[in-house]
Amino acid sequence: VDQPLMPKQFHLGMFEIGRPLGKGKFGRVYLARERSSNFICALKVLYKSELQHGSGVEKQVRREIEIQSNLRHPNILKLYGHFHDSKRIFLILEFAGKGELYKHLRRENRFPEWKAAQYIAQMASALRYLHRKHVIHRDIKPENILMGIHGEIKISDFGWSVHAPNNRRATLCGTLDYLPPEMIKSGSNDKWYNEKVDLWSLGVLTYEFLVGEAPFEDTPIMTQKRIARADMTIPEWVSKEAKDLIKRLLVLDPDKRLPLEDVQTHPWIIKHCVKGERAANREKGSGK
Ligand SMILES: Cc1nn(C)cc1-c1nc2c(-c3cnn(Cc4ccccc4)c3)c(Cl)cnc2[nH]1
Repeated sequence: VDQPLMPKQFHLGMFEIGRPLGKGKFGRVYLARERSSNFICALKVLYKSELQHGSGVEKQVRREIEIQSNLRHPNILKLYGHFHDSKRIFLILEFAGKGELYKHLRRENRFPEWKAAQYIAQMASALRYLHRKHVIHRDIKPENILMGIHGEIKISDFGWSVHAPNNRRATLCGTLDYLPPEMIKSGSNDKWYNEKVDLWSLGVLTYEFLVGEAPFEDTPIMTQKRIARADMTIPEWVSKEAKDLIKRLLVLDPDKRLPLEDVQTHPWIIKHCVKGERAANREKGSGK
């Protein structure tokens, strides 16, 4: 497939800038079109002045570029290239046609089980791909997931991802809701860089998709206590298969969490995600 954005050297003049799409802690994202190819993309602009030199954030951006540039998966937002001028750093990102997933979640309150299961199956596929490349995302949450034009989800924002094992200390900010117990407890920093942290976050994500709020949502102090004890209640109206998957991911011992290949073949996922295949088989009269 000829990649429209192939030139090695990019510069701002190559792009026509469109409407702002959103803003994060650092920087803003604009709709953009590459002039020669008319290729539509999302241009993330970060101001160097905001990334204090030598701070973790500058290294985070460098890591985001290094990691995301080498990833190619339908459920991972592509980073086509980057460039900078005297004041700003620009990331040329895939444009996700249906925007930020958390806005859809807030608007719908919670997702029906079939939709949640399809999203979790896509997340498991993307995480398996990442873990095979020894990349740990470490910041899986609705705010870091975008939606493509066909409703497929795309993990974005690799600012917190690392190549395992990595002996970097990471300062955490933002919500605690998604942190696994090993990242809450001090002194177990080596476990911060084990892929299994993403399994815990996948469990939190499954819960939030189905219930509409995170399982340990509380005051910051109480959230930490409840995470450390995996103290959550799953509403009785959640199906028993979904409850089973959540309980097999939100396990304190990282080594006892359900591996991604078993997530993909879990009864709750199979029940909602291979329907298309079954229907297709029925049509073919194979009656599987
Ligand atoms: C919003 C929106 N509405 N629709 C219909 C599509 C979109 C859309 N947004 C994006 C976005 C997008 C926008 N904001 N953000 C959050 C952000 C911004 C700055 C720094 C860190 C994180 C991501 C992207 Cl990257 C990539 N593609 C996007 N598509």
